[in-house]
Amino acid sequence: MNTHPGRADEDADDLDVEEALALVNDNRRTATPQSPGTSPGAGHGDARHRHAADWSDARTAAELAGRRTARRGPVQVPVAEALGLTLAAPLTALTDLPSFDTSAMDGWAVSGPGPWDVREKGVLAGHTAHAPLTDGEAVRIATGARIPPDTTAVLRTEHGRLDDKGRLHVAASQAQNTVSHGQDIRPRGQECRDGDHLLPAGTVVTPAVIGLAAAAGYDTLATVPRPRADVFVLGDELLSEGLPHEGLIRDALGPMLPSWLRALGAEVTGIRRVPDDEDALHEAITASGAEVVVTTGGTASGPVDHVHPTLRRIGAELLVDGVRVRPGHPMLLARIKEDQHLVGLPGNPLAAVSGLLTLAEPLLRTLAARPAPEPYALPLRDGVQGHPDHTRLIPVALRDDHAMPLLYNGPAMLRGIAAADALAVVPPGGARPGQEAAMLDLPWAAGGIGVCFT
Ligand SMILES: Nc1nc2c(c(=O)[nH]1)N[C@H]1C(S)=C(S)[C@@H](COP(=O)(O)OP(=O)(O)OC[C@H]3O[C@@H](n4cnc5c(N)ncnc54)[C@H](O)[C@@H]3O)O[C@H]1N2
Ligand code: MOO
Repeated sequence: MNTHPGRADEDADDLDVEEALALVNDNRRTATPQSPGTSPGAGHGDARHRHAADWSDARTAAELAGRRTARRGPVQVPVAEALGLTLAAPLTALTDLPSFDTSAMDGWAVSGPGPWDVREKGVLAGHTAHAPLTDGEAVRIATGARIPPDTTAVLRTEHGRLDDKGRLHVAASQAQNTVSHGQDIRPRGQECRDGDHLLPAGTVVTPAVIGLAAAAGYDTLATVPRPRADVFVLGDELLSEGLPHEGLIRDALGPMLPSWLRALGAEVTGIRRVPDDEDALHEAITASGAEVVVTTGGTASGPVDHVHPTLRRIGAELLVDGVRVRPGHPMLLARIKEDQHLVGLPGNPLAAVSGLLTLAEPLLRTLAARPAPEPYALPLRDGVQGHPDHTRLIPVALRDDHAMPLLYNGPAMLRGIAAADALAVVPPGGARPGQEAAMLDLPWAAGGIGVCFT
């Protein structure tokens, strides 16, 4: 789990603007200054986003967009390579499991009541059938070995004793001094019969599903292909390496988005920087064959914000044009073609994460035919200041059935989210300490095993 970034409000009077911004969520400061980026009604975007969608409506629109897109047909993938994919067909047992009666323990296969004469040659796992046992006979057997016909039970090594003539007895330590019929035998078909339904279509392939499929006889699995995503990172001010200098800053989204998109079910087919130039963006988008084009930056109305004009130029249909959510309100979703959508993420890094979870997650989830995560809510340990009519998404760490709002949650900051397990959905108006808030899990936290990163 993660650590809660230290509270940094002791010297509140000395805070500079960025620090104040970082602390807007700290309920212990009653007179927290509002930052221009997060203050209620910070309106520079509001006029243009008059038709901004409600946050949950935006998610529904993205989900519907994915559902209405014709899916590519299933692909057969080697079992061991199917991690994170969705089963396109139910997993049906191709064999009985176990497929023969097996010993559950190392010991002796015995027939009838003891004592038993012990056959010389033992039975190991992976070997073919042995001759039937006769009543009063026993044979050494290994866990998982096929039991000889007419075996009535398996006597575990630690429950048996050989006398000086080599005859096998139930050890005195055993309560009944006997073995019960069928003991420590796993009968054929105990787990499933050939043709039994094991898992439904739509199951996400986890390591355990891979194991079950292999045990049940599968070499390949029919899976829903991952939706392909191309990422175009806009911004002439971005550096790919080294330290920020002379107004240039490091590109945080280019390195972050591919693994995050994979975690959401996509196959990232390309990621590249595109200059702040309308023709360059137009060319990049029209050349993409991916089902999902993700752009970062250029969503607002600055002099080099080319996403809207480019979408107009290619005749794309805006499905969501701005969302009443902070951070990230200029995010957008457009349909370029029948089977191609564009998610426009704002350039501010946490605003981009907000767009990722608001629009890209439901779109990719439905395209990948993944099930929707179970909704859940947790009480917030601290109150969160709200926006009057926008939802806020706040990075939180999950601790002891509470969600702790993290600091450094300004739109340009990743410090809070990097320590977070989830984003809390804070309704317009804010939340009191102890109030329940819906949680959006980050794909690698809680239930999100490494499946996400395949
Ligand atoms: N007149 C308006 N100005 C702004 C509005 C608005 O509605 N009207 N919205 C503000 C909000 S809110 C956000 S968020 C940003 C969104 O801007 P864009 O999507 O157009 O993004 P840019 O202007 O290109 O960049 C914003 C900010 O983020 C930095 N950035 C961009 N890409 C990256 C990256 N890959 N890695 C790290 N940082 C990145 C960029 O340098 C800017 O500082 O607009 C507000 N303004
Ligand atoms: O400030 Mo903006 O809401 O998208 O990050």
